[in-house]
Amino acid sequence: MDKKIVIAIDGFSSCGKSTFAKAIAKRLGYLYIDSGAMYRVVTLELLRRGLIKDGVVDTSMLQSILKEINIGFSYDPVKMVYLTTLNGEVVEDEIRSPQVANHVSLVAAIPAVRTRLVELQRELGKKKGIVMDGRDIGTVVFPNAELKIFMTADPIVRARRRLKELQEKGLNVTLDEVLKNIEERDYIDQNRDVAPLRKADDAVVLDNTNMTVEEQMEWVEEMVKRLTV
Ligand SMILES: Nc1ncnc2c1ncn2[C@@H]1O[C@H](COP(=O)(O)OP(=O)(O)OP(=O)(O)O)[C@@H](O)[C@H]1O
Ligand SMILES: Nc1ccn([C@@H]2O[C@H](COP(=O)(O)O)[C@@H](O)[C@H]2O)c(=O)n1
Repeated sequence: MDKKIVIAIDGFSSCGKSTFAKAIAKRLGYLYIDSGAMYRVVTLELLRRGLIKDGVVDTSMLQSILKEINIGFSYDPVKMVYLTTLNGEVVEDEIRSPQVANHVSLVAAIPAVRTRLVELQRELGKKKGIVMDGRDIGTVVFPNAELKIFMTADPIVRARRRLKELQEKGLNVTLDEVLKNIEERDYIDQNRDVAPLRKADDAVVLDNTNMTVEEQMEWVEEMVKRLTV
C-alpha cells in the first residue's frame, strides 16, 4: 500500500490553494482541510455576536466562544462541493461573503484564535493522508510535512479569478474591491506577529499565473509519486 503523507499548501490570498489542494486530495483519496475556512467561521461567529466594530475585535468572550464553537467539514457528493459547518449549520456561503473576507485577517492575527485552531488542525492531521491549505501549514501547523508547496500568482490575475467566482454567485462587487481585499489580506497576513505568511525553507514554489489546474497536477505528480511509494 502507498505510504500516507501530509501535504501542506500555503500561499497568498485567492491564488488557487484550495482548488489545487482539493484536486490533489481527490487524486490520492486523502482528507482535504481548508484551514482558512476555520478562521472564517470564527470571524462569522464574532460578527454575528456583534463583537467586531470599526475594525476592533472585542476579545472579552473569545476563550469561551472558541471552546463552544464546533467547526465541521462535510462533502456533498451530489453537488461535489465541500461544506463548512458552524455548530452543525452549513455556513459555506456566509463565510465566503465580502463582510467575512474583510474582517478575517484581523481575527486571524489574534494569538488565542491561532492557538485553538492550530490545535484542531494538528488533531485532524494525526493520521496523515491529509492535504491542508492555509498560510502557516508548512511553517507552524505541520513543520514536518513531507511535501510543502508555496503558491503565488499575479495579484490582478487572482482578483479577476475571484471576481468571476463572486459574480457567478450573484454578488455585486467590483474588480477594485476584490483586488483591495486581496492586497489588504496579504499585507496583514505577512506582517502579523504570530505565524506570519512566509514560505517554509523546504517548500517548493508554484506560480500558477499562467497555469491551468491540470498543468498544476502534472507539475506535482512526480513529487507525490516519489514521496508515497
Ligand atoms: N490555475 C487556475 N486557473 C484559473 N483559475 C483558477 C486556478 N486555480 C484556481 N482558480 C480559480 O481562482 C479562484 C480562487 O481559487 P481558490 O479559492 O482555490 O483560491 P485560494 O487560494 O484557496 O483562495 P483564498 O485564499 O481566498 O481562500 C477560484 O474561483 C478558482 O476556481
Ligand atoms: N492557516 C491559515 C489560513 C487562513 N488564515 C487567515 O484566514 C484568512 C482566510 O483564509 P482563506 O484561505 O480562506 O483566504 C486569510 O486571509 C488569513 O488571514 C490564516 O491566518 N492562517
